[in-house]
Amino acid sequence: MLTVDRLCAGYAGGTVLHEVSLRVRPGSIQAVVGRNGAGKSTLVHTIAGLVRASSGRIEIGGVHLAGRQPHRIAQSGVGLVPQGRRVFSRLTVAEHLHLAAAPWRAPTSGGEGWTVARTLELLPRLAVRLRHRGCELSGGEQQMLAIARALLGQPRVLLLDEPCEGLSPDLAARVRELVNGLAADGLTVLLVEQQLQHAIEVADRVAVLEYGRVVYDRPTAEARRDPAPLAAMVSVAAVPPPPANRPAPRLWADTP
Ligand SMILES: Nc1ncnc2c1ncn2[C@@H]1O[C@H](COP(=O)(O)OP(=O)(O)OP(=O)(O)O)[C@@H](O)[C@H]1O
Repeated sequence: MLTVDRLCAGYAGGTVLHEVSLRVRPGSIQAVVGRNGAGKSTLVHTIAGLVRASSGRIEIGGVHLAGRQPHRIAQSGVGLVPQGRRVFSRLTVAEHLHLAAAPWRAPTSGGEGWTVARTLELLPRLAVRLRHRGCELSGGEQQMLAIARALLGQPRVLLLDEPCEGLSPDLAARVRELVNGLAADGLTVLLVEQQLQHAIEVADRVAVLEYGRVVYDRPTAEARRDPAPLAAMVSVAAVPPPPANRPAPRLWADTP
């Protein structure tokens, strides 16, 4: 179980996340949607320890993570597939996988754990690209590599930040299918998704962030029955003004 409880975080320019609370059951997919700048990546980065929480709790399996160093959070079983993939352009696929498959990382889920061989079985396209460098891969292949790299960290909780961004519809569907399969195997998934329709297709619950606040968090079945209120919340046609007490964030403020 991933529990985020009244989490506040932000940058030097001001608070971005305001008392965000979410509970993601093991083996389920929680989608987080919202307009640009709503705080979705900040939420993912705060859970992963890349942005410091100013208050609130983050727990997996009852272990409190907020305030720990990012590598400690990763060792506790949190895997991150960052927005834009962030693969190394000069390293080959094989080098990425062997770096990520550090032998001291025992499986945190109690199962057999992820090995390079097992990730290549799941993502066979990577097996034929092992000698290719990051910059030679297609967007879809880079995404598969980013997912493989996260799995080799033996996560219990997988954070995916817009994994389908920039992919063809076919590849995006393949990524969603993959994420679904991982959750069916017991992984807890928090999925930031730009497209509401995709979130509704794949997730068990959907939450909407608006100016760093959770303004909706319901089972996806409800959203499927009546998507109109949810669609209105993420539509760019009707952007509400920011709350008066929210300072405008300064771009390029230093992250802790
Ligand atoms: N490093 C940073 N320093 C200062 N402000 C930042 C930083 N990163 C993000 N912000 C600000 O925090 C707010 C939330 O940004 P965030 O990237 O979390 O939103 P998002 O919902 O992921 O947006 P998008 O859908 O465009 O990726 C925005 O106002 C953004 O300008």
